[in-house]
Amino acid sequence: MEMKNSSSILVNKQTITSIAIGGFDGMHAAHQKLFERLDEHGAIVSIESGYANLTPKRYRQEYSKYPIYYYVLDNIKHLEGDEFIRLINEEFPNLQKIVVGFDFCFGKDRKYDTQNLKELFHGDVEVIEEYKIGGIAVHSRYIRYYLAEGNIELANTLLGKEYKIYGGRIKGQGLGSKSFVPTINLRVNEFLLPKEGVYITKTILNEIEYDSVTFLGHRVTTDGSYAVETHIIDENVVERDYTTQIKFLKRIRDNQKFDSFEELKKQILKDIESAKKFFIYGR
Ligand SMILES: Cc1cc2nc3c(=O)[nH]c(=O)nc-3n(C[C@H](O)[C@H](O)[C@H](O)COP(=O)(O)O)c2cc1C
Ligand SMILES: Nc1ncnc2c1ncn2[C@@H]1O[C@H](COP(=O)(O)OP(=O)(O)OP(=O)(O)O)[C@@H](O)[C@H]1O
Repeated sequence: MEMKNSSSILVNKQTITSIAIGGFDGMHAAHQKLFERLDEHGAIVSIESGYANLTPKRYRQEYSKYPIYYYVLDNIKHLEGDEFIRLINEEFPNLQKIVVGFDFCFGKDRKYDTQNLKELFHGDVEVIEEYKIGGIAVHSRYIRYYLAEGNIELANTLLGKEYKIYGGRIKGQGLGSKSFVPTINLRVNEFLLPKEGVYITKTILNEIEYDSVTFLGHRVTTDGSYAVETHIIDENVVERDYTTQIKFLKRIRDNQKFDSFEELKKQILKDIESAKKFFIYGR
């Protein structure tokens, strides 16, 4: 079923006949609505502001079959409207169609809008009206807000997929397997992390997806430092790969300070039990 994603490195820009333009951090449900309007020789033009933290640049291609071409905002933001269109036409000499959202702005001081785009581009311009789910407009900034609040389910609904982060494996305190349960400790640099607390997650390691629980936050019961730790449920996994992926499904509880290691351990075992129920009986 799944179509292989084309890499922009392998696709000749001459073959491109339609593009969608925007920032596209998140590659969320509304962005996908734009991509649906591309033809089979479509491409994504991603303008990099440097602030992407839902799908940082090098993780974005995973979420579309269309090749993504990146442009640095700082290099193009001084362009007047006609200069921007000239650049686009030079880059994609056979371009016939541009797809953007209702609020798309471009050029110097963001003073050009979709109306200007229609006037300046000699081809088809399709403007997508604001896409909402359950009355909530889908935008990266709202998804960031819901993640920061710990509202994973709503964030995932707006994303149209499970929020996923990538991290590199690091050494923990060495307490986990002795006093609690074994965990994989991660360093996460480029991704927005949801609110502190305990989450039901899936962990992808060595290309296999495991049921897991993940703790995000300051280890207030032990050394107080910030940690991202994931425990893989009912498996003894030998960690081969350095990179680990975590998909967030549901938030279980807040980060808590416990009076003893025994109490924390008891709670961790309860967390694992609720995660298991979730995986068996569904969401
Ligand atoms: C499911 C789970 C829940 C956790 N909940 C808390 C918590 O509420 N408060 C806390 O201080 N630490 C919590 N921790 C983190 C533990 O303190 C941590 O796993 C322990 O310090 C071992 O760390 P290490 O892997 O670096 O050795 C939790 C860990 C897991 C796996
Ligand atoms: N809810 C939406 N409905 C229709 N089009 C949208 C929607 N959100 C974004 N777009 C369009 O998708 C493209 C990429 O937009 P952009 O990267 O600014 O997304 P965004 O989610 O609105 O981001 P942010 O919340 O950071 O402003 C633009 O052409 C934009 O107009």
